[in-house]
Amino acid sequence: MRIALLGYGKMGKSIETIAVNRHHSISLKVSSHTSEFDFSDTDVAIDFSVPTTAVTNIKRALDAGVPVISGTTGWLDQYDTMVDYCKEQNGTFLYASNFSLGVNLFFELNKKLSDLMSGFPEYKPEIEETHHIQKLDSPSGTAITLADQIIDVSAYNSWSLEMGNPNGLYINSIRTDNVPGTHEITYNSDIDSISIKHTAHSRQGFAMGAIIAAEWIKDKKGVFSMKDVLNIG
Ligand SMILES: NC(=O)c1ccc[n+]([C@@H]2O[C@H](COP(=O)([O-])OP(=O)(O)OC[C@H]3O[C@@H](n4cnc5c(N)ncnc54)[C@H](O)[C@@H]3O)[C@@H](O)[C@H]2O)c1
Ligand SMILES: O=C(O)C1=N[C@H](C(=O)O)CCC1
Repeated sequence: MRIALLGYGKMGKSIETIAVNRHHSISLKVSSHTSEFDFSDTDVAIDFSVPTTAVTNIKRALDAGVPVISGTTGWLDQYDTMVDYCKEQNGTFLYASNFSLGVNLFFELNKKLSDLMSGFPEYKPEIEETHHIQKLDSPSGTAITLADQIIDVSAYNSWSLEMGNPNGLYINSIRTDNVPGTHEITYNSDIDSISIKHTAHSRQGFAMGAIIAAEWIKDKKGVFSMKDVLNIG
């Protein structure tokens, strides 16, 4: 498979290493300095860039008739527009806030736990996410997915970065050192606490998940998620 890397930073480079090990080739590497986009030798585009450019990257791939995977976070206010654009183009698009198998299993665990806890309002949920200091967006895309799952079955109608907002599920967003990505959900009552936690040890799981998604999506048409790829949930 010939892969265009839209964004060639920490994730683009991790994806390249795994892709080459799996006998794929890299047809295009796009960074902030790239002005020419030639998709003619590309089977799938993988976008891990920056929030301000994700939409342009996705559109460019769809315009060229190339299936596109996006892992860039921080642009999701335009997700529905991209879904409509993909359908208009009869294209192929998959976004995931987190591509790792572990986090996608963790999403399923979060859904089950939040369903269970919705019957016990004495327990108040909160989310803590910790990432490296270069990260541009806050909270993380993964934390937003986790929050949306809890909001779906609770009295909260939004998430909030401020503690003590009565309608907002609190997300504590921490930036420190080189942490690849840690997410913890805790339900606190006056009597006790219940927590679930996912810790990424490196970026390998994100990069491997993106390649697996690219291999899976290559010859398909439509809008997909990691649940389709992993056949879970
Ligand atoms: N979904 C997931 O599983 C997952 C995992 C890790 C990171 N991410 C997200 O992926 C994104 C990238 O993460 P990273 O750690 O590789 O960041 P990074 O800062 O290391 O790399 C970003 C890259 O984007 C490039 N870029 C900047 N402007 C561009 C433009 N106009 N067009 C194309 N490329 C441009 C930069 O040159 C850089 O190479 C972030 O949004 C991050 O939150 C998602
Ligand atoms: O390093 C990052 O940036 C990450 N971003 C994703 C997010 O925002 O959830 C996934 C984890 C790593």
